[in-house]
Amino acid sequence: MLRVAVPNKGALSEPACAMLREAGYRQRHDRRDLVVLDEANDVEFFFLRPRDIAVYVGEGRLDLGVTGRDLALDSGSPVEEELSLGFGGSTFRYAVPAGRGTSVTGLAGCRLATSYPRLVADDLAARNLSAEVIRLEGAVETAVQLGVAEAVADVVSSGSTLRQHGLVPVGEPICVSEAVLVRRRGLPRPPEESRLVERLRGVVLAQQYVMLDYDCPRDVLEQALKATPGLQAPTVAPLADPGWTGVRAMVRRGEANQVMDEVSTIGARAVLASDIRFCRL
Ligand SMILES: Nc1ncnc2c1ncn2[C@@H]1O[C@H](COP(=O)(O)OP(=O)(O)OP(=O)(O)O)[C@@H](O)[C@H]1O
Ligand SMILES: O=P(O)(O)OC[C@H]1O[C@H](OP(=O)(O)OP(=O)(O)O)[C@H](O)[C@@H]1O
Ligand SMILES: [Mg+2]
Repeated sequence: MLRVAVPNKGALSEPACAMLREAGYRQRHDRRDLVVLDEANDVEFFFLRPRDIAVYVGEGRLDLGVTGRDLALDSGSPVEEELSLGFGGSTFRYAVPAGRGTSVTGLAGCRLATSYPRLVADDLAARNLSAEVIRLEGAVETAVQLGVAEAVADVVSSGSTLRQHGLVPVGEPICVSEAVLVRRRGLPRPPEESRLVERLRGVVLAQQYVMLDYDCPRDVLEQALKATPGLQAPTVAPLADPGWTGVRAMVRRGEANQVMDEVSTIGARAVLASDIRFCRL
C-alpha cells in the first residue's frame, strides 16, 4: 500500500486535499482525522504538519508527500521533487525596516529572525555573509518591532504582512516556492507511486489549459489551425453547413483570450472556452 503525506493545516492543506479529491482519491471529511485509508486505490493518507512532511518522506517512512518547496529545503531531508503542483505560490525573502538600505550585504552582522533557519544559513553561507540567525516559530515580522532582530527572512505571498510591519524586501528572493510532491531521493519508483503521480499530473495540466471550440469558415481554416495547433493536433470536424468546420484544441489558460481574439478576427464564430477538470496527456 502506498503511504502519502498531506498537510493537515495552513495555506497548503485545503488545496492539497482538493487536488487529491479531483484525482479520484478519498480525503478526510473531518479536519481532526489524521489518517484516511483509501482502500479502492490502495493508498493510505497521513495528515501531518507541512513542516514535518519532508522529514517523514526523507526517512523513508512515507512514500510521497505534499509540502512547500521552501519547507522541504529547510528540512534538509534527502527528498526530491517529483511534481510541481501549481498552488501555494510564495517567495521567501529578506526584509528590513523601510529606509534601512536595499542591499543584502547590509545584513552582515545583524540579528536575523526566521522560521526557516537552514534555508537562511545556507543562503548566507553562499553569499559569504555572517549574521546571527534567530529561530522563531512564526509571526517573525514582529521580531523587528520588539527589538529581537534587525531583519527577517520570511514567506512573502501578497506582501501585506511585511507592509503592515513597515518592512521592505531586500535582494532577490532566496527561494521561489510552491506546493510540490516529494519522494525520497534516489529510491526506485514502484508502479503504484507512478499511478498517483500521473493522476496528479493530469489535474495540474488540466488547470493549466482550457478547451477551445469554434466554428471556422473553410477558406480560413489553415490560418486558424496555426493559432490553435493543440497538443498533438486539433480536432477538425465537418459541420452541417459545408462552408464551415468545427475546431477543437487545447490552449494554455493564460493565452486563451489572446488566441480567441485571433481566431475571431480571422472569421471564427461561436468561440467557446471550457475548463478541463482532469486529463491524461
Ligand atoms: N499566503 C501564504 N501564507 C503562508 N504560507 C504560504 C502562503 N502561500 C503559500 N504558503 C506556503 O505554505 C507553506 C507554509 O505553510 P504553513 O504556514 O501552514 O506552515 P507553517 O508556517 O510551518 O505553520 P504555521 O503557520 O501553522 O505555524 C510554505 O510552503 C509557504 O511557502
Ligand atoms: O505576504 P502575505 O500574503 O502577507 O503572507 C505572508 C505571511 O503569511 C505567513 O504567515 P502565516 O499565516 O503562515 O503565519 P506564521 O507567520 O505564524 O507562519 C508568512 O509567515 C507571512 O507572515
Ligand atoms: Mg506559516
